[in-house]
Amino acid sequence: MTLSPSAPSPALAALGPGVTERLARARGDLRMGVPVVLAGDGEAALAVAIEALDPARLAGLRALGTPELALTGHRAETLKAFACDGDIARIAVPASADTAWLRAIADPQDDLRVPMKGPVRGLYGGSGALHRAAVLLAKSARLLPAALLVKIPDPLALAGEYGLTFLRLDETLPAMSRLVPLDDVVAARLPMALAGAGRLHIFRPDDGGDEHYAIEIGQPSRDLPVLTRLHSACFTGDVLGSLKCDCGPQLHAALSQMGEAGGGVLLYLNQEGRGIGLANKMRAYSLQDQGFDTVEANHRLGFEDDERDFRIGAELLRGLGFSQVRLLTNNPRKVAMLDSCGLKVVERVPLQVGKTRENAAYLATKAAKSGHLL
Ligand SMILES: Nc1nc2c(ncn2[C@@H]2O[C@H](COP(=O)(O)OP(=O)(O)OP(=O)(O)O)[C@@H](O)[C@H]2O)c(=O)[nH]1
Ligand SMILES: [Zn+2]
Repeated sequence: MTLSPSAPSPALAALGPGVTERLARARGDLRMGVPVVLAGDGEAALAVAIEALDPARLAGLRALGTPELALTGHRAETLKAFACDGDIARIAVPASADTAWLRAIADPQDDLRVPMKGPVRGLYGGSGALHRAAVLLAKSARLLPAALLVKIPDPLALAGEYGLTFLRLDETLPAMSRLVPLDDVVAARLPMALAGAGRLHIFRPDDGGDEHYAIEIGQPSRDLPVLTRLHSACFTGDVLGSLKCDCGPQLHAALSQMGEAGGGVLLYLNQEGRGIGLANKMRAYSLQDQGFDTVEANHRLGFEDDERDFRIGAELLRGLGFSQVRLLTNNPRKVAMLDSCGLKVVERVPLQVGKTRENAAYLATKAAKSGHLL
């Protein structure tokens, strides 16, 4: 056995994780509270997600340097803190701050009960690139969009010594914004009460992320526009029959219409909570119980109104051989996104079902603030 370092052959180099795989590891690390190493813009830092940070790791980070808190501009606005980097705020962390202090800044649950948080002092100067990347990573791990960073002088050594995932921004940011390739893993026949005969396809992204599903109803022609629905996962509406939204009735109506039309494609995209994940959606629901609407709740948590990536829908349709659709939706963004991805939307078919007393305000907010058509 030799332990002396030598340049690896290209074949052996392929054994190690590429940037996509390290990104997947980083998401797992952040969810468990393990720091990741970020390097770019001439500096480097350890970054950890606030939501998963424990006191021992906070002490470890403090032993390395002065931690800085990274939040989104939306969350900073709620805290009346200035986001000097526009979409990102860098916040000074007092020496006395513990994990509960950090959590209270990141999580709006107690904003109304404890309105005067802080003191929240913004940091200026230098680059916010590492902070922005850390928040982006926390979001993509479906955590609260807040991270703690400590600058470090020798990132490679630290990553090696403690077995931490190392990410360079110049490879990480393009990897995060590119559309992840999706493999058509398997398809099988599925008879459905509402839609009749169909096939369920499972698509798996190559970044370790959530699988998405396509339900092909009947045998739609690839040469004609196909009746299509891009449905985003809603555990509460689709499975539990929640009355707070219209998702369940929309799902069922779409399946029925496709069955009646003799064909269609329903894409079931695992973008729960408009892309923020079920835990964050429940945080948003808790804020809605405090009186905020669906858009305000997302912003107070630090998210955009809608964090979904509809390019996935276009990619799945193309993968199934479709190029023209009749799209069942009330959301003009879905139409625009499919169009911009080269899929021709020949018709928008309205899908107005499931209005209840409980979801009237939610639907009105989507129409007033998110451009949904009534
Ligand atoms: N963040 C958040 N997500 C919600 C809330 N209510 C429902 N959702 C999610 O919103 C998404 C609704 O998806 P869709 O019905 O496909 O999309 P849409 O934008 O309403 O457009 P159309 O139904 O096609 O008109 C699902 O992912 C739900 O989980 C909420 O109050 N907050
Ligand atoms: Zn819903």
